[in-house]
Amino acid sequence: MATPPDLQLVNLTKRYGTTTAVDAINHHFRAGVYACLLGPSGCGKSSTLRMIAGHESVSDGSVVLGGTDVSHLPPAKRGTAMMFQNYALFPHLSVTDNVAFSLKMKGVDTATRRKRAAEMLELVDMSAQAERLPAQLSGGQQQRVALARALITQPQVLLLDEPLSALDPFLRIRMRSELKKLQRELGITFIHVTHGQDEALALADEIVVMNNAVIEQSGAARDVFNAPRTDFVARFMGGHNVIALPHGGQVAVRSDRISLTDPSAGRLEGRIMTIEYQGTAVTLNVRATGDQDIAALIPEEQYFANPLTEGTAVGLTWEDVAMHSLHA
Ligand SMILES: Nc1ncnc2c1ncn2[C@@H]1O[C@H](COP(=O)(O)OP(=O)(O)OP(=O)(O)O)[C@@H](O)[C@H]1O
Repeated sequence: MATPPDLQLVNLTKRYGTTTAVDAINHHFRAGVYACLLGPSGCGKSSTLRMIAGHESVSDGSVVLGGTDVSHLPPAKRGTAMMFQNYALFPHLSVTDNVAFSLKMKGVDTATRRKRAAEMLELVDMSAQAERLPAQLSGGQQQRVALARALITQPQVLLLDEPLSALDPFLRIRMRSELKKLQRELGITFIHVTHGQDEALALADEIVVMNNAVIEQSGAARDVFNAPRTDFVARFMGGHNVIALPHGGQVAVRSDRISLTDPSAGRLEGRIMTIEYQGTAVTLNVRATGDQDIAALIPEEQYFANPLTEGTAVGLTWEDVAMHSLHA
């Protein structure tokens, strides 16, 4: 098999009138990576994905796949395929005909189309529903059909725009592990847009965090979570406190890395405002020096060995290695 290609975004820019939705971003996606584009609503994730797919024109810069600039090629000629948020299935076509649709457009004969569609349906475990209409399928089944339909073109890069957002929470977790398994089996690049941090952490080899039309940070999921570089990334990834130190500077410290001590023995002093039981842990929300709210996540057993009450004065401390300096 030929080596799968890397995908590069070079100064990629999208403007809609006076709005700059994507501002000269640069990124190199290694072939075969499962990447999540993560960020809040309106940060430019979908515009980026649509430019890679060719469903949106590029205002400036380029999309380079395997060394070839594909920025101006039509979607079907790029080696990419897109799976849309609402799946966009044709309601009057059977599952098989939906999956085979792009081959029909390419003029592939009926027998070959049906054979390839059957292979794809087997891949996503939907052979038994091949002759149904989309309306006769559950949300999870429609999603599998949409996947099969995107994969039948044998893309080198599969682009997924919020692929799990239409599913209920239980199914979302099941389908996300299936997506990951499928990506491993196929060995192609998946670029998955989401605004869910949990989803990105669970799926991604690489997380690309976007904010205000630019890439704020990218890297392995664990690195982005454990060492956020900016205040925005620390807050957006969750599980962190952004702390202004008494002698200056701003750091991120994970809530589960903060421990309580005597008021005068901590790095900061504070008072417990609220105590929330969360099953495996207890969150103590502390109002600390400088009027900052800091959350400490204490394992359940440890907390109940020495329970505290709201209003108690405490010290907050953490190890040096748990502290990451933040850039503005
Ligand atoms: N067709 C369009 N015309 C004008 N402005 C647009 C268009 N599409 C997107 N925008 C604007 O560009 C910016 C980025 O939008 P985009 O859809 O890429 O963000 P997103 O991060 O995918 O958001 P969401 O998570 O809400 O889908 C937003 O300010 C949006 O209003």
